[in-house]
Amino acid sequence: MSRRFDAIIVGAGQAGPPLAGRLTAAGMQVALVERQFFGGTCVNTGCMPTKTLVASARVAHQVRRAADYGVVLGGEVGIDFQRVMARAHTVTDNARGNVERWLDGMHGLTVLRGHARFESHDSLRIGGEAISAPRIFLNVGGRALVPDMPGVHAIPYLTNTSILQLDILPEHLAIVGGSYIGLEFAQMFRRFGAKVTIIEQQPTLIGREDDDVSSTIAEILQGEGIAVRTHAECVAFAKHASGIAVKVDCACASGDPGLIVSHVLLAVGRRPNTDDLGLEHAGVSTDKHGYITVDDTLATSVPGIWAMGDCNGRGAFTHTAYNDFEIIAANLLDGGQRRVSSRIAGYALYIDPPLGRVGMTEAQARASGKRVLVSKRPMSRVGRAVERDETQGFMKIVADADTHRILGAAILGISGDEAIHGVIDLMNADQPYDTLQWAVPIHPTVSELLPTLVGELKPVCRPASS
Ligand SMILES: Cc1cc2nc3c(=O)[nH]c(=O)nc-3n(C[C@H](O)[C@H](O)[C@H](O)COP(=O)(O)OP(=O)(O)OC[C@H]3O[C@@H](n4cnc5c(N)ncnc54)[C@H](O)[C@@H]3O)c2cc1C
Ligand SMILES: NC(=O)c1ccc[n+]([C@@H]2O[C@H](COP(=O)([O-])OP(=O)(O)OC[C@H]3O[C@@H](n4cnc5c(N)ncnc54)[C@H](O)[C@@H]3O)[C@@H](O)[C@H]2O)c1
Repeated sequence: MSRRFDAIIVGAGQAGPPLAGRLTAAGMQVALVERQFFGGTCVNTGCMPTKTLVASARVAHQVRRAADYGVVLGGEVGIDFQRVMARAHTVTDNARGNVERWLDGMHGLTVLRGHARFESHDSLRIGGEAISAPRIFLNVGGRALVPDMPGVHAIPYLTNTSILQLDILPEHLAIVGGSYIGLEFAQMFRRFGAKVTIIEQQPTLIGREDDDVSSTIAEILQGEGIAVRTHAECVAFAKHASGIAVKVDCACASGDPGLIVSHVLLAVGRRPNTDDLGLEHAGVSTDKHGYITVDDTLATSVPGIWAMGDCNGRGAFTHTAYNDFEIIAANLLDGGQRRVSSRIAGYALYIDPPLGRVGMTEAQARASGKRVLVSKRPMSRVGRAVERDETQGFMKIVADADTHRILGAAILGISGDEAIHGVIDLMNADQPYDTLQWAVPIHPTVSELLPTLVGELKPVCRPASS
């Protein structure tokens, strides 16, 4: 006999808990199933612990630069790595506890702890218990991808999860993958005092971005003593008497062990938690990477089943997972007509200084066939950055010459993750860039340069092919 509910939510990540709140408030009897840590990736092994560590690393960096600001310190700067990690664990534990207590106390919600697996299109099994409902919402997230790279299973590699359990600072950390996870961990571990090498198979770091963004990020990281090995197309691992041998170059002669490091972090992407969900018993379709296929309203191939967050492949951020919840709640409960395709993509990379991004890159805009305007300003010409003596990076806006709409922007520099919201808001309001020119921003901020930047938009040549 299965227990019947009005709705079942699988996964207490970024979308499941707020949806439980809305559904129960609408009078439904809801079951929420979580197999591990409440709060999911962001709270436990993603954003929250890493941004807490980024904050510690920034303090270490600033303190080392104290003399630049005329501040005299008593001696060498030290890192108490265990306290650094304990601080991150405390932030996580508090946030996880808050989510768990909120759900446990939610009227109309039954919280089930265990692994959920489909038995049919409307029923799931959690250990000895079977439950069913006419509406099922999947919020199962993802985990680190561990590709079958040569020698990988012969070494004690780290992922974003296991690296958070270290209690001794690595002597030399090799990071495979030079994108979000790789770059954030690279800079923080370097600032904690480890030797760090980033190994990236593409020609540039964070290869989705424009070349000027990628190359400036490489300069920032290399300037702090991080080694960057791009074009690493033949990465292989082996145990070595002094640690782990990482072969980086295809041309590496046999017998040459390559790079000898103490630790290896794999940061080569994510995979969805859909392989053990029994989707085949429900008839839910996935793509070739295991992401659940959804339409523009996040409905799966089976009526009555929706997928939210990282598992649907339509976003890979906390704010996109949360927005998935908002779309589903608006459409089901508020008579809304929300669509994923209306979402304007914004995100940040949390190196220091951060990269704030929205919309198209300059390269994408140029390739789109539109008449493109571009404006760029180095942070060395931003008063706030000069006063703070943090002038690395630049601001860039890309606009459509015909519609006067901003197509995209990048702010790589101090407060870039905050200042980008001036552009995100304008794009969401669907207003022309000229609107910004009449704004009166506050001095001295990074955002105050947005009107100036817009005033300096200039046409760029189209690629020869268009
Ligand atoms: C190191 C790192 C740093 C990050 N930093 C940022 C950042 O700064 N900003 C940002 O926007 N994003 C960041 N992200 C991405 C962000 O963490 C994810 O996009 C977000 O957590 C996805 O949320 P979700 O709700 O889709 O899934 P998740 O948070 O992964 O939650 C899924 C939940 O489902 C549970 N579950 C899975 N399968 C089952 C099952 N069969 N039965 C029961 N329960 C199940 C899991 O245990 C988990 O709790 C980071 C990610 C990583 C790895
Ligand atoms: N600031 C943030 O919002 C933030 C921070 C961390 C993670 N995240 C999320 O987590 C997700 C995963 O991040 P990620 O950095 O692991 O993945 P990613 O998919 O962004 O990048 C993986 C990188 O690894 C490289 N790579 C793949 N295979 C390789 C190989 N064999 N050898 C060398 N390099 C290889 C790729 O070229 C790429 O640069 C992202 O999509 C992001 O949304 C977000």
